[in-house]
Amino acid sequence: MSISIKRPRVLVLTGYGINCEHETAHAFNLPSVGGDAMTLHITDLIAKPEQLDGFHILALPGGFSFGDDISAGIVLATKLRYRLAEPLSKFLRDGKLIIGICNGFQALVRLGLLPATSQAWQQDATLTANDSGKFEDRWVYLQINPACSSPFVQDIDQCYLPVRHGEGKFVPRSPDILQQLQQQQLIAARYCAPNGEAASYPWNPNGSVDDIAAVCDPSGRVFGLMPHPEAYTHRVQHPRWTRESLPEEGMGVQIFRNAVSFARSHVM
Ligand SMILES: NC(=O)CC[C@H](N)C(=O)O
Repeated sequence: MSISIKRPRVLVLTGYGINCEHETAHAFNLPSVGGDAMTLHITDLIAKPEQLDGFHILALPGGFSFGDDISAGIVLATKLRYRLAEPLSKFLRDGKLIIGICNGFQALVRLGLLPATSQAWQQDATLTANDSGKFEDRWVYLQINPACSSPFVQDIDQCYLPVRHGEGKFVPRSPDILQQLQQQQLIAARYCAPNGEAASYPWNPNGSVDDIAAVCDPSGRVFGLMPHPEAYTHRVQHPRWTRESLPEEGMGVQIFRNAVSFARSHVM
């Protein structure tokens, strides 16, 4: 007897300098994750926005959309705001999930879909130039906030993932917004030292306020992070895989599995 397993459909957006779409789709399509992901060019989505209805999860991958012109993620966010706001609002009203990774996170923050403390589509924070004044391309330690209820970060404690960005410093618009993020447990993950404790540069690679590496919106279903979980799905991607004995599965996989499991039980 064959058992039918529902595979939530994942739209991985691509186009104009986004460059992590294949790794992101691969992560969702891993048998241990169970998604059914495909890439779609943003122009094709704008031409037929109703396509979004056929998906349960939307992923905005990392990269250099529009060459980071003006500032990273701004042009992509502007395109999404003026061409796809309605379909995206419906997607969220339908209880579906959105993940933004690095450049995708920058776009979601500029769109105001993250952290959306006051209201969606109103920008509450920014991701700006790293304090170091340079592109940071290395691995970082993350401490997941156990009080954060976002489905994306369930069953994860600490994480070791790569970052590669020039504009990753998360700054809330005001002290009040920061307080709301803290009180509502919308900070999903913080950069930390290897022992899990709060630490400054280089453990916090960009100078993010309160070491913020990942946030979610009040529903928990919109999630963004600067590190790249899709870049650590298998042990051979770990920088010391030849010297350390590591599990086969990389530490980024759980984030994708969480999203797929949530979509399977809540959205489909
Ligand atoms: N890896 C990425 O997605 C890069 C993000 C963006 N281009 C930056 O440099 O800040």
